[in-house]
Amino acid sequence: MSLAIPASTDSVRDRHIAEIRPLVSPALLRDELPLSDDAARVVTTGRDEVTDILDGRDDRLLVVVGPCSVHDPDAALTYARRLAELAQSVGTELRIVMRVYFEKPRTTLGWKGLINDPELDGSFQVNKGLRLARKLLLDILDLGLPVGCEFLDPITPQYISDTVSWGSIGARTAQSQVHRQLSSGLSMPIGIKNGTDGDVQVAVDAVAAAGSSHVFTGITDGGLAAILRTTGNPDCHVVLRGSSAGPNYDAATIATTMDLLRSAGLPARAIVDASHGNSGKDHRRQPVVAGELAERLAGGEQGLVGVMLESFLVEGRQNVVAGEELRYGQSITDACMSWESTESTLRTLADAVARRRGAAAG
Ligand SMILES: O=C[C@H](O)[C@H](O)COP(=O)(O)O
Ligand SMILES: C=C(OP(=O)(O)O)C(=O)O
Repeated sequence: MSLAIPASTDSVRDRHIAEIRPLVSPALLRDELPLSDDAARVVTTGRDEVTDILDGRDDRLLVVVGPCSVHDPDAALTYARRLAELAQSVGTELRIVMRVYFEKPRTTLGWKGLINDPELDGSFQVNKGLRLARKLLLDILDLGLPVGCEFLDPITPQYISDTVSWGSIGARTAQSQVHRQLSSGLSMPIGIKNGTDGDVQVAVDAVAAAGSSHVFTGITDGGLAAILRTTGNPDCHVVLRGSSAGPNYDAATIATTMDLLRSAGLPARAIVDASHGNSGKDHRRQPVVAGELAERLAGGEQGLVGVMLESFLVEGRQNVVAGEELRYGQSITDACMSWESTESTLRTLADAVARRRGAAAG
């Protein structure tokens, strides 16, 4: 029997609402899938370490790496096991955070991620999506690996944000007041992307706005609408992701970004996303971009505190075709680097940090 409540037949309200279904409450989901003390330590240590890197107290490089999106939790966990092992071996130079993205902002239309449509078939089983997402996050934390998520829907964070050490606001929402307000209340550092047209000032403005207190509407643990007042998030930062016009990871753009941040009275630091506009969405370009960044890092370039990579078990991407089996470990959104290429790229970045350290020690 369906619990779905038929939409109002009222001729004034809900004219475009076809269906309203019950949503599990954040408290209920957390009760079913609680964060253990050990997992909470991974989350908070991860947040503290990322903040220390952003503020220059830790000279490692932050690397946010993982699939463009999670569509198969089993494949994501297989990837996480490999990454957790590698993260340990390069842990002196890199703070690796796994990219575990469940929400996809689309340019027009398309699959919007595991939470929205976990069966990938337009059945939109959101409660199931939330459960799968939270369970996967807990499984990854059990490996000792901190995670990073993009926050897109303003209600979703209540269900998963206690598991997240680094958050992102994407290029399509960096200018949105709703997402700036949300960032101001989130408990972890938030990377905010430049606009899809390449506008970096939008991200700088977002970092400034998210650093302040806001009052807005949201939901409580019990799932009731409420008025929230935030304190402002001091750990927001810019992510340079290039644009449809081309890359923006060159030294001149990083220096200009630092000037924009300083003029706004904000800390001068940024992460470079080696994918998206910086790779022209060609996954084979990501190691090249990361290699160039590594050389500049080793040479002591200032301001660059982190790198993002889109990577999965198998390189490239595939389309979802009804009735056909998907290739295990390959992206169904943007093309990703292979595991092998990821491993060598992370070692290159780790080597650059070691060389920078050696040069600084004289
Ligand atoms: O990172 C993923 C995509 O670049 C982003 O969600 C936009 O995708 P689309 O342009 O294919 O909709
Ligand atoms: C959607 C993403 O990126 P952007 O917002 O830069 O397009 C992403 O990182 O998944």
